[in-house]
Amino acid sequence: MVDQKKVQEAIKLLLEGIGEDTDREGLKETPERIGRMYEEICGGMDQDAGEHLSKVFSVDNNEMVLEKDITFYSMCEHHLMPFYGKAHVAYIPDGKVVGLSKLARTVEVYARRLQIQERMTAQIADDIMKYLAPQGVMVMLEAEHMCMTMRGIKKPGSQTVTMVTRGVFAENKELQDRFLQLVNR
Ligand SMILES: Nc1nc2c(ncn2[C@@H]2O[C@H](COP(=O)(O)OP(=O)(O)OP(=O)(O)O)[C@@H](O)[C@H]2O)c(=O)[nH]1
Ligand SMILES: [Zn+2]
Repeated sequence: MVDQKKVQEAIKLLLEGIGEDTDREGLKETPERIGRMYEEICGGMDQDAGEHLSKVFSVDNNEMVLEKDITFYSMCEHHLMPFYGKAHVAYIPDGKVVGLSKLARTVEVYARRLQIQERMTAQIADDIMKYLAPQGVMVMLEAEHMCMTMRGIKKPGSQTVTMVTRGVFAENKELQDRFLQLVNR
Protein backbone atom coordinates (compact mmCIF):
# COMPACT_ATOMS: atom_id res chain seq x y z
CA MET A 1 0.00 0.00 0.00
CA VAL A 2 1.30 3.43 -0.94
CA ASP A 3 1.43 5.89 1.97
CA GLN A 4 -0.34 8.77 0.23
CA LYS A 5 0.59 11.35 2.85
CA LYS A 6 4.31 10.59 2.56
CA VAL A 7 4.32 10.47 -1.25
CA GLN A 8 2.37 13.70 -1.58
CA GLU A 9 4.60 15.55 0.90
CA ALA A 10 7.68 14.24 -0.88
CA ILE A 11 6.45 15.38 -4.30
CA LYS A 12 5.60 18.83 -2.97
CA LEU A 13 9.11 19.05 -1.51
CA LEU A 14 10.64 17.81 -4.77
CA LEU A 15 8.78 20.50 -6.73
CA GLU A 16 9.98 23.14 -4.28
CA GLY A 17 13.49 21.68 -4.50
CA ILE A 18 13.66 22.16 -8.27
CA GLY A 19 12.47 25.74 -7.85
CA GLU A 20 8.81 25.33 -8.85
CA ASP A 21 5.83 27.26 -7.56
CA THR A 22 3.66 24.50 -6.08
CA ASP A 23 0.64 26.82 -5.99
CA ARG A 24 0.49 27.43 -9.71
CA GLU A 25 -2.52 25.95 -11.42
CA GLY A 26 -0.83 23.09 -13.28
CA LEU A 27 1.02 21.87 -10.20
CA LYS A 28 -1.58 22.31 -7.47
CA GLU A 29 -2.95 18.80 -7.82
CA THR A 30 0.31 17.19 -8.96
CA PRO A 31 1.24 15.65 -5.58
CA GLU A 32 -2.16 13.92 -5.41
CA ARG A 33 -1.92 12.81 -9.02
CA ILE A 34 1.53 11.33 -8.47
CA GLY A 35 0.26 9.59 -5.32
CA ARG A 36 -2.51 7.93 -7.35
CA MET A 37 -0.06 7.10 -10.12
CA TYR A 38 2.27 5.31 -7.72
CA GLU A 39 -0.64 3.13 -6.54
CA GLU A 40 -0.79 1.95 -10.13
CA ILE A 41 2.85 1.67 -11.11
CA CYS A 42 3.88 0.03 -7.83
CA GLY A 43 0.67 -2.04 -7.59
CA GLY A 44 2.61 -5.30 -8.02
CA MET A 45 4.13 -4.90 -4.54
CA ASP A 46 0.80 -5.89 -2.98
CA GLN A 47 0.38 -8.92 -5.19
CA ASP A 48 1.60 -12.47 -5.10
CA ALA A 49 2.13 -14.20 -8.45
CA GLY A 50 1.14 -17.43 -6.67
CA GLU A 51 -2.48 -16.27 -6.79
CA HIS A 52 -2.32 -16.49 -10.57
CA LEU A 53 0.01 -19.45 -10.98
CA SER A 54 -1.70 -21.79 -8.53
CA LYS A 55 -4.67 -22.44 -10.81
CA VAL A 56 -3.30 -25.27 -12.96
CA PHE A 57 -4.76 -27.72 -15.49
CA SER A 58 -3.55 -31.27 -16.12
CA VAL A 59 -2.18 -32.13 -19.57
CA ASP A 60 -0.72 -35.23 -21.27
CA ASN A 61 1.27 -33.24 -23.76
CA ASN A 62 4.48 -31.85 -22.30
CA GLU A 63 5.54 -29.68 -25.25
CA MET A 64 6.99 -26.19 -24.85
CA VAL A 65 4.55 -23.34 -24.24
CA LEU A 66 5.78 -19.87 -25.22
CA GLU A 67 3.98 -16.60 -24.59
CA LYS A 68 5.96 -13.96 -26.45
CA ASP A 69 5.84 -10.17 -26.91
CA ILE A 70 4.18 -9.49 -23.55
CA THR A 71 4.41 -5.70 -23.28
CA PHE A 72 5.50 -4.39 -19.89
CA TYR A 73 6.30 -1.08 -18.20
CA SER A 74 8.48 -0.99 -15.11
CA MET A 75 10.49 1.58 -13.13
CA CYS A 76 14.25 1.62 -12.77
CA GLU A 77 15.04 1.69 -9.06
CA HIS A 78 18.23 3.72 -9.56
CA HIS A 79 16.66 6.74 -11.26
CA LEU A 80 12.88 6.24 -10.87
CA MET A 81 12.56 6.39 -14.63
CA PRO A 82 10.60 3.95 -16.79
CA PHE A 83 12.02 0.97 -18.57
CA TYR A 84 9.69 -0.84 -20.91
CA GLY A 85 9.62 -3.46 -23.60
CA LYS A 86 8.67 -7.06 -24.22
CA ALA A 87 8.80 -10.19 -22.13
CA HIS A 88 8.99 -13.68 -23.62
CA VAL A 89 8.12 -16.51 -21.24
CA ALA A 90 8.41 -20.23 -22.04
CA TYR A 91 8.12 -23.40 -20.04
CA ILE A 92 8.05 -27.14 -20.62
CA PRO A 93 5.22 -28.59 -18.53
CA ASP A 94 5.48 -31.61 -16.31
CA GLY A 95 1.84 -32.66 -16.54
CA LYS A 96 0.50 -29.22 -15.56
CA VAL A 97 -0.16 -25.96 -17.40
CA VAL A 98 -1.59 -22.58 -16.39
CA GLY A 99 -3.99 -20.31 -18.25
CA LEU A 100 -2.01 -18.28 -20.79
CA SER A 101 -3.03 -14.96 -19.24
CA LYS A 102 -1.39 -16.00 -15.98
CA LEU A 103 2.07 -15.76 -17.54
CA ALA A 104 1.35 -12.14 -18.52
CA ARG A 105 -0.13 -11.52 -15.04
CA THR A 106 3.09 -12.79 -13.48
CA VAL A 107 5.08 -10.37 -15.67
CA GLU A 108 2.81 -7.54 -14.45
CA VAL A 109 3.27 -8.45 -10.77
CA TYR A 110 7.04 -8.02 -11.09
CA ALA A 111 6.97 -5.07 -13.53
CA ARG A 112 4.73 -2.95 -11.31
CA ARG A 113 7.32 -1.98 -8.74
CA LEU A 114 10.83 -0.48 -8.60
CA GLN A 115 13.09 -2.91 -10.37
CA ILE A 116 16.27 -3.79 -12.13
CA GLN A 117 15.76 -5.82 -15.25
CA GLU A 118 17.92 -8.78 -14.20
CA ARG A 119 15.97 -9.28 -10.96
CA MET A 120 12.61 -8.99 -12.69
CA THR A 121 13.66 -11.66 -15.22
CA ALA A 122 14.73 -14.06 -12.46
CA GLN A 123 11.63 -13.45 -10.31
CA ILE A 124 9.30 -14.39 -13.18
CA ALA A 125 11.25 -17.58 -13.90
CA ASP A 126 11.55 -18.56 -10.24
CA ASP A 127 7.83 -18.18 -9.53
CA ILE A 128 6.88 -20.30 -12.53
CA MET A 129 9.28 -22.99 -11.27
CA LYS A 130 7.89 -22.70 -7.75
CA TYR A 131 4.17 -22.83 -8.47
CA LEU A 132 3.97 -24.86 -11.67
CA ALA A 133 6.93 -27.20 -11.11
CA PRO A 134 7.56 -27.57 -14.86
CA GLN A 135 10.55 -29.37 -16.39
CA GLY A 136 12.08 -26.01 -17.18
CA VAL A 137 11.55 -22.29 -17.74
CA MET A 138 13.17 -19.66 -19.93
CA VAL A 139 12.43 -15.94 -19.66
CA MET A 140 13.82 -13.15 -21.82
CA LEU A 141 13.18 -9.44 -21.43
CA GLU A 142 14.05 -6.81 -24.04
CA ALA A 143 13.69 -3.25 -22.81
CA GLU A 144 14.59 0.37 -23.34
CA HIS A 145 15.67 2.19 -20.18
CA MET A 146 14.80 5.88 -20.15
CA CYS A 147 17.68 6.51 -17.76
CA MET A 148 19.92 5.43 -20.67
CA THR A 149 18.08 7.36 -23.39
CA MET A 150 16.73 10.61 -21.95
CA ARG A 151 19.60 11.35 -19.57
CA GLY A 152 23.12 10.18 -18.68
CA ILE A 153 24.76 8.33 -21.54
CA LYS A 154 21.79 9.21 -23.86
CA LYS A 155 21.68 6.25 -26.22
CA PRO A 156 18.16 6.18 -27.66
CA GLY A 157 17.20 2.88 -29.22
CA SER A 158 19.63 0.82 -27.16
CA GLN A 159 17.99 -2.32 -25.87
CA THR A 160 18.88 -4.26 -22.75
CA VAL A 161 18.33 -8.00 -23.14
CA THR A 162 18.26 -10.29 -20.11
CA MET A 163 17.70 -14.03 -20.02
CA VAL A 164 17.16 -16.60 -17.31
CA THR A 165 17.02 -20.37 -17.76
CA ARG A 166 15.90 -22.88 -15.15
CA GLY A 167 15.55 -26.68 -15.15
CA VAL A 168 16.00 -28.41 -18.51
CA PHE A 169 16.48 -25.07 -20.29
CA ALA A 170 19.61 -24.43 -18.23
CA GLU A 171 21.29 -27.61 -19.44
CA ASN A 172 20.01 -27.92 -22.99
CA LYS A 173 21.38 -25.55 -25.61
CA GLU A 174 19.04 -26.93 -28.28
CA LEU A 175 16.03 -25.89 -26.19
CA GLN A 176 17.50 -22.43 -25.72
CA ASP A 177 18.07 -22.15 -29.49
CA ARG A 178 14.49 -23.25 -30.14
CA PHE A 179 13.21 -20.58 -27.73
CA LEU A 180 15.30 -17.91 -29.47
CA GLN A 181 14.16 -19.10 -32.91
CA LEU A 182 10.49 -18.89 -31.89
CA VAL A 183 10.96 -15.48 -30.25
CA ASN A 184 12.76 -14.06 -33.30
CA ARG A 185 10.47 -15.62 -35.90
N1 LIG B 1 22.24 -3.81 -14.19
C1 LIG B 1 21.29 -2.88 -14.34
N2 LIG B 1 21.65 -1.60 -14.30
C2 LIG B 1 20.68 -0.67 -14.47
C3 LIG B 1 19.35 -0.99 -14.66
N3 LIG B 1 18.65 0.16 -14.79
C4 LIG B 1 19.55 1.16 -14.70
N4 LIG B 1 20.79 0.66 -14.49
C5 LIG B 1 22.09 1.31 -14.34
O1 LIG B 1 22.30 1.67 -13.02
C6 LIG B 1 23.51 2.39 -13.01
C7 LIG B 1 23.56 3.37 -11.87
O2 LIG B 1 24.84 3.89 -11.94
P1 LIG B 1 25.40 5.09 -11.03
O3 LIG B 1 26.81 5.34 -11.47
O4 LIG B 1 25.15 4.78 -9.59
O5 LIG B 1 24.44 6.30 -11.41
P2 LIG B 1 24.60 7.44 -12.51
O6 LIG B 1 25.76 8.31 -12.17
O7 LIG B 1 23.28 8.12 -12.66
O8 LIG B 1 24.95 6.58 -13.81
P3 LIG B 1 24.84 6.96 -15.36
O9 LIG B 1 23.54 6.37 -15.84
O10 LIG B 1 26.02 6.25 -16.00
O11 LIG B 1 24.88 8.44 -15.50
C8 LIG B 1 23.61 3.01 -14.40
O12 LIG B 1 24.72 2.42 -15.05
C9 LIG B 1 22.32 2.57 -15.09
O13 LIG B 1 22.49 2.35 -16.49
C10 LIG B 1 19.00 -2.38 -14.68
O14 LIG B 1 17.84 -2.77 -14.84
N5 LIG B 1 20.01 -3.27 -14.52
ZN1 LIG C 1 18.07 3.88 -14.21
